[in-house]
Amino acid sequence: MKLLNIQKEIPDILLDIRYCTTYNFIGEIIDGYIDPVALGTKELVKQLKVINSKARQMGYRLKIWDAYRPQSALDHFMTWKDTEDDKMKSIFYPKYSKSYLFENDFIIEKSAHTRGSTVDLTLVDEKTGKELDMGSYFDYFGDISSPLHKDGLTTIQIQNRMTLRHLMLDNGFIPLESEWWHYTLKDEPYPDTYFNVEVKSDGN
Ligand SMILES: C[C@@H](N)C(=O)N[C@H](C)C(=O)O
Ligand SMILES: [Zn+2]
Repeated sequence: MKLLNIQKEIPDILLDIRYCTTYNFIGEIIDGYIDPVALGTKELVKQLKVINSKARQMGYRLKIWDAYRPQSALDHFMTWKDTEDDKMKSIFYPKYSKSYLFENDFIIEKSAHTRGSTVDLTLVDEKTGKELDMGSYFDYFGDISSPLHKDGLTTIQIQNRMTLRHLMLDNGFIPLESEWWHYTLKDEPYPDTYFNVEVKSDGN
């Protein structure tokens, strides 16, 4: 088995696997997501364990929105591109046309997620149980989601993004410059492999 169930390995991690629900930018359960779980390589899990324990010491919990993503999911995104459907536009991409998302690499055909060592995540305050305010939300496609964006954000929102960024970058991850929630393991074990197994609770 190359892909482990992350929550089985790190039980205090929280999940909200949006692509296994209809609350995502397409508004449908995405192909390849059978169970609402996060899968990843053992190397990803190892580093997330380190980050989880540092986050817990700081009073936070990690919450994952997506990790390994099958190629069939990316193919679903590409099929959606050529349809007229934009029912989730007002929530996830109010400022852009659907075609702009693809032309500007907010959505791509070959994603690091498919290699099993990339994760979309945020921090939750363990006292309140609430996500830290990052100034934009998962899969809000726009400039404001760029991790180093400052215009229109409060000092607290900028600080919260930096807390997550430092936790990830200081512990073996590299960022994506369009999404504050997206990090890829620097020394990923399968840099050229795009997996296409399903997301299921027993791993794959
Ligand atoms: C679709 C969006 N959440 C995303 O993950 N975009 C990046 C570019 C990716 O697919 O790797
Ligand atoms: Zn991502």
